[in-house]
Amino acid sequence: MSDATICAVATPPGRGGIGVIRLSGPATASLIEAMVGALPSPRRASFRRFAGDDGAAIDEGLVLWFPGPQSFTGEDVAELHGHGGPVVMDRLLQRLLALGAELAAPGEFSHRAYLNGRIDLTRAEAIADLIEAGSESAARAAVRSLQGEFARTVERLVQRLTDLRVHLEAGIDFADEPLEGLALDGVLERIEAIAADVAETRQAAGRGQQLQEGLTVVIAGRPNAGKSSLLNALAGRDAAIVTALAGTTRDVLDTYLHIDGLPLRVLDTAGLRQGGDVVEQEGVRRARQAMQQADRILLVEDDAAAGTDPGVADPQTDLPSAVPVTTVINKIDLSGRSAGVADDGLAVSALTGEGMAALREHLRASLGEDDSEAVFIARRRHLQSLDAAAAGVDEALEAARAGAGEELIAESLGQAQQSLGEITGAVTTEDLLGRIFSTFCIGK
Ligand SMILES: Nc1nc2c(c(=O)[nH]1)N(C=O)[C@@H](CNc1ccc(C(=O)N[C@@H](CCC(=O)O)C(=O)O)cc1)CN2
Ligand SMILES: Nc1nc2c(ncn2[C@@H]2O[C@H](COP(=O)(O)OP(=O)(O)OP(=O)(O)O)[C@@H](O)[C@H]2O)c(=O)[nH]1
Ligand SMILES: [Mg+2]
Repeated sequence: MSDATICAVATPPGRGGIGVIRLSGPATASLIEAMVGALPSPRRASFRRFAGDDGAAIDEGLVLWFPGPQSFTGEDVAELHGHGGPVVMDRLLQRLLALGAELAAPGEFSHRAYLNGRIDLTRAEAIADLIEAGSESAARAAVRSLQGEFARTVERLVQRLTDLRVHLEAGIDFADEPLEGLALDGVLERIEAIAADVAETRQAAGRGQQLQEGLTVVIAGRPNAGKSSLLNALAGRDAAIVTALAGTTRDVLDTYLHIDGLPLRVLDTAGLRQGGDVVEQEGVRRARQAMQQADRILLVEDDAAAGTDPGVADPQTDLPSAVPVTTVINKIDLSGRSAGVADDGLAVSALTGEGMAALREHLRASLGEDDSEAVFIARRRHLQSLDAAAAGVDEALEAARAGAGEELIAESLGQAQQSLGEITGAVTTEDLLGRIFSTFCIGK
C-alpha cells in the first residue's frame, strides 16, 4: 500500500455533461469529509455540495465512496462527479491538492490495482487497449482480455508446465534410462501438446496485436504506375512526392492512417526495375525488403501503359510467396475501364478518386474482420514472451527426443514458464512496470 493519496480528473479534458475526479489512498476518507461533510454510505451515489477552502461551494454533484479493499485499486477510493467544465474540474483538483492529495501519474490507479493484486498485467493493459481501440474488432478483443481470457489461457499453460516439471523432477533421483522412462509415461506427448497450445496462443495474440497496432500494407509495382499517388489518395493528403518522372520515390515512406477506425501502416516504395543509379538500386532493394515484411501488398499496375517496358522486370517475380497480394489497376481515367472489382484486380484512378471507396472497403474487409472468438488483445511484449516460451518448450522437446536427462528438460520448461509469467506479471521487474503504466492516460 502506498502512503500518498493520489487524485486526477478521470474524464477527458474539455467540456462535458459530467466531469469525474478520482481519489485513491489512505487520506481519501478525510479529504472527502473535508469537501462534502460526513462520509457518504459506501458504494452508493450521494448528492452533496463540494466545498472550497472558504466553505463556499465549488460545485455540487455526486460522490462515491469505496472503502478498501473493495475498490478498483484495493485502497480507499472516492469519486467526485461534478459538472464537466475545465475550470470547475481544475478548482476541485486544486482544492484536493491543497488538502494534501498528490497528482496521480499516468496509469497510477491501474498500477496500484496491480500492486494490490486486484488485476494482473494483461487486464491492466487491456483497459488501456480498450480505451485506445480504433475498431470494433479491437474493442471486442480488448474486452475479452479485460475479462481475463488471455490471463487464464496463460495461467493454464503455466500450470501444465509446472505439473510436468514436478513430474520430471520427481524422477530425477531414480533416472537410469531417462529416454525409456520418458517415453513410457508420456512426457514427450505432454510436451508436444503444450507446444501446440503455446503456438495457438501465439497466433491468437498475434492477431490481437495486429488489430491494435494496425497491419502493414506495402504499395509496390513498376516505376510510374502511380504508387505514390495511391498512397496520397488513401491518406487524403500529399504525403509522398509525385512527378511524371519514373523513379521519383527512392526511400520507403511510412504513413499511418485509419480506414473506418481500423489502423493501418502504409508504406510507399520505389518502383521495381533493374538498372538506374545506385540510389535507385538501393531504393529497389528496400522496396523488396518492405514487401517481405508486409501483411499485404498492393501491387499497382498502370492500366494505360502502352506495352511493357523491356527494361522493367515483371514485379510478379518480386512478390514474396507468403504475403497476400491485391492487384490495383490504376489510371482508369486514361484507359477508360470502369471502376471497382474486376477479374484481374481492383480498378481505380488515384488521380480522380474513382474506385478508391471500393479499395478502402476491400482493405477494411481483408484486414479488419476477425470474428474468431479466440483473439485476445495483445502487445509486442506479449508476443516476445510467447516466442521465448515457445523456444523453451521446443528446446525441451528436442532434449526429450534426444533422450536427455530429466533435469535438462525440466530446465527448458522452467525457462518457458518464466517467459509466460512475464505476460501476466507473475514474473516482473520495476522497469517493465514503469514502461507499461507510464503510457496509460492520467486518471487511469
Ligand atoms: N464511475 C466509475 N466508472 C467506471 C470505473 C470507475 O472506476 N468509476 N472503472 C474503472 O476502471 C471501470 C469499472 N471498473 C471497476 C472495477 C472495480 C471497481 C470496484 O470498486 N470494485 C470493488 C467493489 C465492487 C462492488 O461495489 O460490488 C470490488 O471489486 O471489490 C470499480 C470499477 C469503468 N467504469
Ligand atoms: N491520369 C492519371 N495519372 C496518374 C494516376 N495516378 C498517377 N498518375 C500520374 O502518374 C505519374 C506517376 O505517378 P506517381 O504516383 O509518382 O507514380 P509512382 O508509382 O510513385 O512512381 P515512382 O515513385 O517513380 O516509382 C504522375 O504524373 C501522376 O500524376 C491516375 O490515376 N490517373
Ligand atoms: Mg513514387
